Amino acid sequence: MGDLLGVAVLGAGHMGADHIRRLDRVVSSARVAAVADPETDRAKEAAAGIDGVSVHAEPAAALDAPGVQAVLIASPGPAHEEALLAAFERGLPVLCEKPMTPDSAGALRVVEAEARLGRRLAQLGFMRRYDAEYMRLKSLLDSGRLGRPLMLHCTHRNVASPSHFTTPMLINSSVSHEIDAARWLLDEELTAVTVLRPRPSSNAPEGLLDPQFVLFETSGGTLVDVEIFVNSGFGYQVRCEAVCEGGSARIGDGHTMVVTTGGRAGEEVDQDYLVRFAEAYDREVQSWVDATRQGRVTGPSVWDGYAAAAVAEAGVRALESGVGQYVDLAVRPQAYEPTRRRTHDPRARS
Ligand SMILES: NC(=O)C1=CN([C@@H]2O[C@H](COP(=O)(O)OP(=O)(O)OC[C@H]3O[C@@H](n4cnc5c(N)ncnc54)[C@H](O)[C@@H]3O)[C@@H](O)[C@H]2O)C=CC1
Ligand SMILES: O=C1[C@@H](O)[C@H](O)[C@@H](O)[C@H](O)[C@H]1O
Repeated sequence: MGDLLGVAVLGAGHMGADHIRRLDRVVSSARVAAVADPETDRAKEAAAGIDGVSVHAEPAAALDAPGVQAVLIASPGPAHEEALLAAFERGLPVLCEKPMTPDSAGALRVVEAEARLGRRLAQLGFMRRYDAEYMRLKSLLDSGRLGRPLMLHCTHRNVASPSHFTTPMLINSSVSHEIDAARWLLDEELTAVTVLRPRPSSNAPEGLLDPQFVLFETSGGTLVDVEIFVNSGFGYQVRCEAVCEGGSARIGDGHTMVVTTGGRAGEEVDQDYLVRFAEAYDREVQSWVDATRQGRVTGPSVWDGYAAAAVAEAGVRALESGVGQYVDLAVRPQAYEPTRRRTHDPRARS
């Protein structure tokens, strides 16, 4: 046990329980040392059978538990700021699920707190950066083989939304993945956003504006459109097509086994992100554990978490006002290197 990285997991719900299983059974060189959830029965159930783990109702008690050397935050978004600041106070490395915070002011406080430490401690849980298909698309775009990107067309469909889901969460929880993926794929900031919506689906809970169509403009003049539909009822579908000057590339078509029988051919459609992105989560957590054991922090930063929060906030303003909105981005502290820029002319709005 001594050699394994002792991790406290905060939140033992859908995602937290899956990360606990992953740390316990999939990832090497780590162990679950503590679990915290105000619903202690949930924490006990997720921690059942794990040697040497302690269970707590209070997150702070888990951070201070014996053997804890790092923290994985999988509580709901509104609890992340307090948990991140508590980890920073203790000098504990963190992997924090998205969204970093639901609002940009809270996200900026996190950025400033980490910048004051003078070193990175946190990695953000934007797992698409660890997905094999997204990594292939990123390498292709970076290689320049397709020329300058002009447009990204993205689709993000869930089968059904959880009962606590609100209309702004379509943007600040679900589309936050496309916001991060677009910034990462393009090496550009998202500068403006417009949100349109068709009539709400009758499959959506009463009052939830679902689906939505979100259009981003970038600092480099690329357009990114996202169909977000969290009560599609028919499948978990995440697609991204990059259209460039010299060709296009699309990921997310989900080619699995094709079964032909009775005169029909069919493929299974994933129903859940835990299935579609299983390997990405494994790679993300393994990479965090490996880097942490070497005293390094890699992957998406708190600045990426802040940028996603600021873009999402503009998206919610656009949704509520019906008018396109610019993104207000703070000045990036020196500690966070600018993303690499492509060489074409920037065409940001004046
Ligand atoms: N990367 C991804 O693809 C996904 C990320 N997420 C993110 O993971 C986080 C958790 O989401 P879910 O597991 O779906 O929610 P959930 O509602 O299933 O679980 C959250 C758990 O946290 C507990 N909790 C509440 N306040 C807490 C606190 N202060 N400290 C510790 N635990 C607390 C709740 O009792 C609950 O058991 C969210 O930030 C969500 O956006 C969720 C789904 C997929
Ligand atoms: O992060 C996630 C959820 O929180 C969100 O609610 C879903 O829409 C996303 O598909 C999933 O990846």
